[in-house]
Amino acid sequence: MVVQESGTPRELEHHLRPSTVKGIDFDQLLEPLAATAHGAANKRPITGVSLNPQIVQPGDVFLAISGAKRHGAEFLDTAIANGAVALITDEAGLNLLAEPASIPVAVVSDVRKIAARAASMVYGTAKNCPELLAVTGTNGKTTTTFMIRAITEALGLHAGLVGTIEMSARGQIIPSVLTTPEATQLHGVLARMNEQEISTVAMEVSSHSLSYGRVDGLQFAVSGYTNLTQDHLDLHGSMEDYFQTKAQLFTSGHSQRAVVMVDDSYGQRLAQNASIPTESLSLDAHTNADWHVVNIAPSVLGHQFTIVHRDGREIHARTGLPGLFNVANAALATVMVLASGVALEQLQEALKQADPLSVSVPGRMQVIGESPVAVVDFAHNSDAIAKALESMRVTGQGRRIIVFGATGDRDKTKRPDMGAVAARHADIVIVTDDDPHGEDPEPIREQVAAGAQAVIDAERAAVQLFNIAPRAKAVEFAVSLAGVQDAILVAGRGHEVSQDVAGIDVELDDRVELANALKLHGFVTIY
Ligand SMILES: CC(=O)N[C@H]1[C@@H](OP(=O)(O)OP(=O)(O)OC[C@H]2O[C@@H](n3ccc(=O)[nH]c3=O)[C@H](O)[C@@H]2O)O[C@H](CO)[C@@H](O)[C@@H]1O[C@H](C)C(=O)N[C@@H](C)C(=O)N[C@H](CCC(=O)O)C(=O)O
Ligand SMILES: Nc1ncnc2c1ncn2[C@@H]1O[C@H](COP(=O)(O)OP(=O)(O)OP(=O)(O)O)[C@@H](O)[C@H]1O
Repeated sequence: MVVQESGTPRELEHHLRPSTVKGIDFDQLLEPLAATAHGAANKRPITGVSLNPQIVQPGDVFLAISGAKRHGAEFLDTAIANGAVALITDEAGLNLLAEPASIPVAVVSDVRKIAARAASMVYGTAKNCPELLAVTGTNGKTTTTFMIRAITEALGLHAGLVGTIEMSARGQIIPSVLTTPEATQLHGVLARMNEQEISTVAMEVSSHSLSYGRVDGLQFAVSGYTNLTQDHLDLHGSMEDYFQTKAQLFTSGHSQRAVVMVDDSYGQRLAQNASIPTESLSLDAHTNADWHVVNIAPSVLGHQFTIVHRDGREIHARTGLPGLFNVANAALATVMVLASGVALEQLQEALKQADPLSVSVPGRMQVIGESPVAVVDFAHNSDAIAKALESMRVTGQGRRIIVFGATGDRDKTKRPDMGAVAARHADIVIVTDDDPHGEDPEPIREQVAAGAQAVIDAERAAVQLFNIAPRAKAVEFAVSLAGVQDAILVAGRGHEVSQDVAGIDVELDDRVELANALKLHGFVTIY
């Protein structure tokens, strides 16, 4: 039975903790964390760790960080009201306390740096943790982790998942806030999964998580790399920094082994400079790699293919998910499971019997209608938009129609590129809003549209370009233009069910909007 939990973030946090924690005296944490106690020594037992005051549970030590916008210590009252029994902060946090805190306080130089260690000590994850398989890269993390989970279950084992869409184990699904949770939450959920006798956890590791130390203190049995294309330059500043951040995962401090897709230059660098045992994987026969994906042939919406090692070993597989990029994801998931020590014959049998690589992933190339083909996808950077559009099969005189926008308050440099790529690969481009966050949405649309217009002026005059908001209206407009031979791609929001407009969550689900628009215009929807 599958249970999708809902509730406030604090109620959900309750489901992300082990059911029993022995507890550790606050004093015992101090020396290993190089923390200085302020006030009397205290033996109060700590049973949890949180750096978000809103989700603190009774018995937690609250880690008040110095954030980019606020200091956690400003919210100490909330943490105490929620049951925090001790505080660890930095000098700045200590100075923010208006009066001596009513709970024991300790000070460290950098709270984020000790978060993983503190959580690991409280939850015991250094010793008691399921096997972890990590996936990183710009695109494909969610899909690949869903596939790893499905393979693990097809092998008859219990699998856990931590990623953008959900954290789940044993049929219990908790919706995610971040792709990779903060270390405090991560160690809690891994301890819970260990208690539930989960054998393998497939986990997405974002570059943010590596930058913020969210995966510190974890050892991944196998880490996989999908690809690296432009995104998140607001955090990294340059592609080189983005790459170096990802590359940290592929060192002995984090991982025992690696499987690296070498179909881009960053993957090749990663494999060449690897300091841990690494297997390379490619879809390109001309690329030097340990594993090649060969005999790729269309099969229903997806493909069947063979993964061949240079030593002659072969794995026959298929995925029902559309797009060649999903062959790459499927091959990576398969080789990662093999690298974790599963016997090839056993893996081959599981692939044959259960078809795990066809697992449906919410909002990833999710088919909402077949005639016209109408798909909701999470593509929100240039490479993903190009690949998603390429994978949309149109019949006869069919046209490709795309509806998409760019997020506010994030990497602004990618906006015109996203517009340009859309104009190169689609016949009708409808620019709309994504999550504006704190930004005015109109200039964002204009920056995306300007990129599309430049391509139309220079290369593809026949492309029609529209700028329409709000998003639901743009989706409806796309369907109003479509005929049965056309293909509509609504890109960028995937599984998400609300839009962040100036800090307010506005209900919006692309799948619902697209299905409603198809019905309105007399088409059939399968959603
Ligand atoms: C850029 C980034 O990652 N920021 C993270 C960072 O925020 P920050 O340093 O600005 O912290 P802050 O907002 O100043 O808050 C500081 C402290 O005050 C607390 N606070 C703050 C405000 C308030 O009203 N109440 C409150 O209690 C916060 O809980 C925190 O403890 O620390 C916060 C506390 O954990 C995170 O919530 C926040 O993630 C934000 C929400 C976020 O959107 N992160 C995204 C970009 C992210 O990490 N994404 C990657 C995936 C990217 C991808 O591949 O697409 C991910 O792994 O999810
Ligand atoms: N291997 C791939 N190469 C390029 N694009 C891909 C690949 N896999 C998926 N995509 C595209 O990227 C989108 C996001 O896919 P997915 O959610 O699996 O990636 P992700 O890395 O988890 O993304 P995010 O970090 O933004 O959550 C998909 O909807 C699809 O359009």
